[in-house]
Amino acid sequence: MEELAQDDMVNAVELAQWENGKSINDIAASQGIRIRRHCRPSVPMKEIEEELGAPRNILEKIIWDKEFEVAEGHARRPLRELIKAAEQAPPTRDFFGALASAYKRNGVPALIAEVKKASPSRGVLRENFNPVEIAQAYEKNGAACLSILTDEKYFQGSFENLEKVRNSGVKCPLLCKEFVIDKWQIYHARVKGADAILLIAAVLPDLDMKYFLRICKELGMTALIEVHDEREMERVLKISGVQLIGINNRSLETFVVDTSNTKMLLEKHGDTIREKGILVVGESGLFNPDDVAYVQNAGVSAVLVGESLVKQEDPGRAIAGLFGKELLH
Ligand SMILES: O=P(O)(O)OC[C@@H](O)[C@@H](O)c1c[nH]c2ccccc12
Repeated sequence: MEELAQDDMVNAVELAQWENGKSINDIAASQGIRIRRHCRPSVPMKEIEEELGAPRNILEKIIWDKEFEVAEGHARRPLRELIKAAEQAPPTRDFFGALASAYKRNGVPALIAEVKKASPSRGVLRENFNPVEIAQAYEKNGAACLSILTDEKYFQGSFENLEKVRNSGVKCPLLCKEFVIDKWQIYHARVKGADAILLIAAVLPDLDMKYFLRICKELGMTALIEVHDEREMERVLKISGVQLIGINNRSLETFVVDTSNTKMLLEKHGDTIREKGILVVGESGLFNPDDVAYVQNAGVSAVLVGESLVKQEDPGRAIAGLFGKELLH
């Protein structure tokens, strides 16, 4: 922890930038990453857009806003202090283990049930939104783990929701569903009660991915590495220490949802994934037992589901409908 606990320790990408004189965006682009960073959180957005043009898609817009938000976070609570608090937080729960054992027990993919109020693609999913009630209903009805959206601006989530669910007596391991671009966010998530965190390959260059994975490991957290296409899958499979890969059926750049994406990527990379003992999570656009069976046959051990549960009157009972049977704890 000591080595990482330096306030002046910079993100790995910045380090590489100094070493070879390349900009962050050059490094990212050379890895096929289309999302650019502005890296100037103290400059008004207007000026940034004059230089870089408007954000090219919704994911890039989210990330540009996130850069401002993270800078505010640093100012509000210095990293050094946050690291201390993370060291004193109650221990993590085993997110990966909970998925593996639920899959064995039920014979259907383990459920990561998502506490999600809204999304940029679908708008508000549930008007009367009580995150704790939803989380408790999910747990009672056999969810192995829960995912809590924390992004406020685009998903109407919050870290307060994460903290509330953690303090409500819910025992399931919790995934912090965030757009992580800086290690500050990982420590922050841990302090607020997260056991796992999402890292998105479409956003993070390899060095950041490796660095953040190492921080997660030190904190006892599981990293869910999200990929959407072939190139991202190939990059991620080259990184050591990856345990859990999520295949998002939805493009965060275009919002197009296609469950055959999971099948296609697993047909190509399933053997490598099995050899490495990696678990795969099928993410997004799953609505009924046929959808679940389809991604299970493709090779996933877990599914991440938000909309089709949260939209129903009783999100807990919706779980049996999604799987075609009750899930056991
Ligand atoms: O609501 P859905 O279609 O069941 O999807 C859930 C989850 O996969 C989705 O919320 C998600 C997957 N990856 C993300 C990254 C950021 C924000 C949200 C997401």
